[in-house]
Amino acid sequence: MRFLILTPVLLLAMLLAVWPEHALFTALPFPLTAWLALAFVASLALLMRQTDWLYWLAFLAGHYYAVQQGLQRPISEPAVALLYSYLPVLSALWLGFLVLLPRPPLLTKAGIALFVCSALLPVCLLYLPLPNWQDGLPDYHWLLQPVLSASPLSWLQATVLLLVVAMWLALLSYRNWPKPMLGQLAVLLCLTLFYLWLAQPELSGWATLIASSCLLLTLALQMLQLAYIDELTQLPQRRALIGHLNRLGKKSAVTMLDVDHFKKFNDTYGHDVGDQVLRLLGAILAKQRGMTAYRYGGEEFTLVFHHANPKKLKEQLEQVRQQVADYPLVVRQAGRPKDSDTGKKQRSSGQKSGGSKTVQITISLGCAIRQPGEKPEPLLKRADEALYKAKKKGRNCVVLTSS
Ligand SMILES: Nc1nc2c(ncn2[C@@H]2O[C@H](COP(=O)(O)OP(=O)(O)OP(=O)(O)O)[C@@H](O)[C@H]2O)c(=O)[nH]1
Repeated sequence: MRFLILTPVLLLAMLLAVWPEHALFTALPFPLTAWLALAFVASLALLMRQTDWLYWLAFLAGHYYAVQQGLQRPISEPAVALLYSYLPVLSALWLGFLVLLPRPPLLTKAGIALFVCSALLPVCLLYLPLPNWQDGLPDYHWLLQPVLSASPLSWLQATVLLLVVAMWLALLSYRNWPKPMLGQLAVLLCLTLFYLWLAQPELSGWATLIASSCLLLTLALQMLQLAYIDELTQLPQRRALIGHLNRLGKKSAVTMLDVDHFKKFNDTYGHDVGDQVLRLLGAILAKQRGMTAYRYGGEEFTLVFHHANPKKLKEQLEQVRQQVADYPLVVRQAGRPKDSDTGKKQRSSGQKSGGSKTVQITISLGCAIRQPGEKPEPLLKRADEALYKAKKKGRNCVVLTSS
């Protein structure tokens, strides 16, 4: 789902590669469309309190202005060629800087300074004495030569862009492909496409429009996540479950699942360790095939099945129960040194710290097979009653009911 964010850039890249003379490229009234897109996404980001995106939007706006003012003439003109040499490098470096450094909240002095810098940095290039700098760099002149004769992209630009994209991809995979970073990568990719196909009509407008659309998609996915995904377990939560139950087919079943003696567990090991257990249980449930797992609330989870075969249901649920019961949970015990110095001293003197201990948890499961025409509420209620029976039976078991 998260890779949806990159779809607009990929579509633009494909169109540029396969059909660069497509009428679409000249169909929109630029620059108005690009400015409207930037203003629209900025208003939404403000409305949704996702002000972090305004740094990227400010940079996109500054960049678009610089391109409109400085890159609309033939690249054979020295001033245009110089701007073309420095603007992509500056863009890649600034976007890399924005990703890597902790960004202050917008409405602080540092935040406002960062916002203004993001917007004005590309614009400043229009007024800097670039030809003087060029004269000062004779030894590195080859860096400004094109990599390919067909594209004006220079060695310097290609190296910086490649380094920043490589850093981005490494960071993305290290951090498990978070959505915001995919949106930020989309901005860089859009600008890269623009520099690669510089001669394409209206491409600066399209690149800005597509980059704004990618940020809009990221915002939408973030909002969807806030509304539907439980932060602790990363499973969809009750609101998503209700939506799913309203679309249930004739043959389906719902299971309520609850951690046994969880209050005692919390009291013994602490609420934080209890949270870790719920996170882990969420990960185990998310991996199960043939069912969709939800966090219902507290230590209760719901599993939804799209079949009504009692034998198969029992087998699947027993498997889940067994998997959880067999899972060794490593718990840090109280008495563990709080700082590493004390820990080192304890280890060197052979003293035993609190260390960790392996414990097991169990779950009880109550499953109800859907009756013809049964509404979600009574179905959930029956699953809850089955869960209650499982608890009464002694816990760590499955109770299945079809009526
Ligand atoms: N750590 C943690 N605990 C939670 C969370 N949500 C609910 N709980 C705890 O889960 C416990 C549920 O306790 P009970 O409903 O009495 O059930 P139980 O102790 O699991 O006993 P049985 O269900 O009868 O086996 C309470 O102590 C809640 O505080 C959570 O998000 N994190």
